[in-house]
Amino acid sequence: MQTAHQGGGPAPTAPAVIRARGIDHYYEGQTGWIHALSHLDLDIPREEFLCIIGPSGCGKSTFLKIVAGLVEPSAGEILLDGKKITGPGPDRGIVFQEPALFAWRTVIGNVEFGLQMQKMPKAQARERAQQVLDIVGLGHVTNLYPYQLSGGMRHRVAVARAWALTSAKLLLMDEPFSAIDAINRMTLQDYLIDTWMKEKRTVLYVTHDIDEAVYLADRILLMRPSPGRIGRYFHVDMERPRDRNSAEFAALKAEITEEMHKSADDGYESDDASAHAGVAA
Ligand SMILES: Nc1ncnc2c1ncn2[C@@H]1O[C@H](COP(=O)(O)OP(=O)(O)OP(=O)(O)O)[C@@H](O)[C@H]1O
Repeated sequence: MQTAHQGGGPAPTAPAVIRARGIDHYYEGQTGWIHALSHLDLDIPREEFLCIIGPSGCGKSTFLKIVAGLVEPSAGEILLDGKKITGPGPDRGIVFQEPALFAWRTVIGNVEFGLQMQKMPKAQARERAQQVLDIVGLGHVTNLYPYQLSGGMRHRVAVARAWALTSAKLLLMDEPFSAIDAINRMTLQDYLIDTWMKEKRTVLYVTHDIDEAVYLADRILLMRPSPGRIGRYFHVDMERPRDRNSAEFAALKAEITEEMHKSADDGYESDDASAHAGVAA
C-alpha cells in the first residue's frame, strides 16, 4: 500500500475551511527584524487532520497564532470559511501545551465554560460536555477538580473543552502533549484520534514529533526555516488506527526524518532565495 505521496501541496476534494494566502510575518528582535514566515499559502480542507512539523524556529507556532487571531500577520490574509480572520473567535478552539484549566471549576464545569460563553442553553451545554467527556474517556470523573486529576487526564480535559465547542469550525493544537512522557503521550494520541474518528473536525496540529504526526495526520506539512516557509507535504494514506510497528509506518517516518534533517541544514538562506520557494514539492 502506498503510505504517502509528496507533491505540490494540497489536493483537497472538500472546500477549504482555511485558506491562507501570501502570509509573511516579521518580529522585531534585539538586533533587527526576524523573518518568521515567508510567502505562505495553505489550504486546509474540511475535516482534514493536518500536522505541521519542522525544525525549531521555522514558524509553526507563529502560523498557528495567526490562524488563532492572536498575532496579526505582517502581510497576507487568512480566510476561515471565506471570512477574513481579524482576531480570536468562538469559531476556533485552541489547545496549548499547558492545559490551563480553571482550578475552581470541575471537569464538566471546565468543558461547559466555552459552551456557556457561546450562549448554549444550560441543559444542552451539560449534555454536550458529558458527551465529549465520554468520548475522551473521562465520563466517570466529571465532578472532580483539576488538582484531583493526573497530568494526562488534565490534557484530555483541555482537548475535550476545545472539542466540545460546537461553534468551532477549526481546532488548533500547539504541541498539546509534548510535556507528557512517551507512554502517556501515545495514550493521549489514541484518545484524540478516536475522538476525531467519532466526530470528524478540521484540525491544525503543531508538533515536533514525527512519530506523532505520522500516527495522527491525514497530511503532514514539513516547514523549512530561515525564513519559515512551506517545505514539503506528505499525504498519509494508512488506515486508522495505525500500527506504529508496521514497515509502512517506519518507512514514512524515516523519509520525513531525512527530509527534516535536510531542511534544518537548509536554514540561513537569504530572503531573496526563499522568496521564490512558494508551495514547493
Ligand atoms: N514574540 C516574538 N518576538 C520575537 N521573535 C519571535 C517571537 N515569537 C517567535 N519569534 C521568532 O520567530 C521565529 C519563529 O518562531 P516560532 O515560535 O513560530 O517557531 P516554531 O517553529 O514554532 O519553533 P519551536 O518548534 O521551537 O516551537 C523564531 O526565530 C523565533 O525566535
